[in-house]
Amino acid sequence: MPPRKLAAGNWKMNGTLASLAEVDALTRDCGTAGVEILICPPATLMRPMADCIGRGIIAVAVGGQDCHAKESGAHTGDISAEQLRDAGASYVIVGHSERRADHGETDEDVAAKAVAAHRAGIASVICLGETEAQRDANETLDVIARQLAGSVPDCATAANTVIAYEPVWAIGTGRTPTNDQIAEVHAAMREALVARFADGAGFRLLYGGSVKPANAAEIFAIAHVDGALVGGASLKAADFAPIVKALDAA
Ligand SMILES: O=C(CO)COP(=O)(O)O
Repeated sequence: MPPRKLAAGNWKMNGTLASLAEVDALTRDCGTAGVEILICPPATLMRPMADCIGRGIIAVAVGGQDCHAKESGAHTGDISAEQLRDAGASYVIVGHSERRADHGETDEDVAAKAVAAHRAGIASVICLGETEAQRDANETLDVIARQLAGSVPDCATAANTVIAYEPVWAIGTGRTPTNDQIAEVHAAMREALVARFADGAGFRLLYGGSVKPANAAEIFAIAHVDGALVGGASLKAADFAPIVKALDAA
């Protein structure tokens, strides 16, 4: 089993070969034990990043940002989980709200992608989160319960699945839920996982949405927060390294 704590960076559609210097700087700055670091670059950077990390002094996992449910075939522009693994990935993010919104992905689609990841032997990071309208309507816990039931496949285990709670309204906005709101959702996710899976207590639960060096420590102090899925602040080592260190200290 990898360390329980996981600091994951989602680079989204950002980064070129020159950005690998940030990964190099991160590995030099974060010689910490006890925290697993994952970076999910755009597909174009996966193999060069995996090679660059292989020469580094600490282990950093590389992940994809999405995969197709099928292993191969006539699906122009898509990438299979097997291809991600071949390019050096050991994780893949599925069900990110940007993909749910931009590509109309349903819970059923997300579950199929998670199954594909597990078929390929890589772990899935399954994203859940309410919109601002749903939070305002007091529907957050219902939405999370529904997404968790629908997006997490029956073959999920603590070893092959990470769950990320990312409120849509907190992504890239600089706004975050209160600590109590994060605690409430993470406790509900844990309860649902324990009720459904024999090893539900072991699934790692990440918080994502405007995590920065300034708020990382207080978020990591919340019960059932095992790490973060970081967007903007994962692009620069100067921002991501303090978040990794805050998680290590938590
Ligand atoms: O969407 C996110 C990570 O997947 C969060 O993005 P930000 O950290 O930029 O808010």
